[in-house]
Amino acid sequence: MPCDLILALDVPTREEAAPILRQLRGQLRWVKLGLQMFTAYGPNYVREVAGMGFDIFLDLKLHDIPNTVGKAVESLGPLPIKMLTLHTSGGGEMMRFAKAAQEKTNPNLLLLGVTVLTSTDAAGLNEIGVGVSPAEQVARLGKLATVSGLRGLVCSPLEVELLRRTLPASTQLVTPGIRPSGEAGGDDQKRVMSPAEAARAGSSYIVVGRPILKAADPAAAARAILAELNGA
Ligand SMILES: O=C(O)c1cc(=O)[nH]c(=O)n1[C@@H]1O[C@H](COP(=O)(O)O)[C@@H](O)[C@H]1O
Repeated sequence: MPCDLILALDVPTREEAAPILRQLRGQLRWVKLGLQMFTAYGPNYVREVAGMGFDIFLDLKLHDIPNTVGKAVESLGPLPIKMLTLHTSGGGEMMRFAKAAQEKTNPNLLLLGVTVLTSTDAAGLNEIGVGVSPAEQVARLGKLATVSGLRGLVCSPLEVELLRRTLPASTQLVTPGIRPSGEAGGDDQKRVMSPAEAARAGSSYIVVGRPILKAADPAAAARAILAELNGA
């Protein structure tokens, strides 16, 4: 199954983003705009990056009462976005409201349910009162998202094989927590894998930010990961 790269464009300013986007135009398809860029520049920046020819994954990780999330999806629907995140831990009713709003406003938009953040390990789950392993919690939330109408999930690459055994084959599995070494490097990511390992496990997409953005030559780092995925 092919696996594509999504660049997490987590930089403070559009000026910092501009050369990276310019150099990767035509080579990279997917750009993820998250809380950092969206809170700074809003919907107009989404339109601008889409206008450069990139497919946009808008990562706002919505999590609120069902009505509020549904209305937010309705407001976002007209934007030129192809993926949008919400937290599955918001529950089945919240996801159904989001799904109904998405179908009404942007039928081609893929809603992605975030399961357990890749920065969370068993101790982190325990801290918030969840006494099962990350894999068990991901499996539970993945199933809930699927029965609530979602066709895509965000999880760690460590859980992909498990989800592939239990969920419909068409489920899109998007995996951040990618570190070229395959090892947690002391930053906030805890459940990690390398790009090639994540692709071989069955990820539909990998999401990579800092390993590209902090490289001396970000465009070259992105190209190297694309080549690694092609060879996986
Ligand atoms: O929804 C996401 O994209 C996401 C979910 C998750 O569990 N973990 C996670 O890291 N992400 C996002 O993926 C990106 C990972 O960035 P790096 O750790 O710099 O590669 C960030 O933009 C995170 O917001």
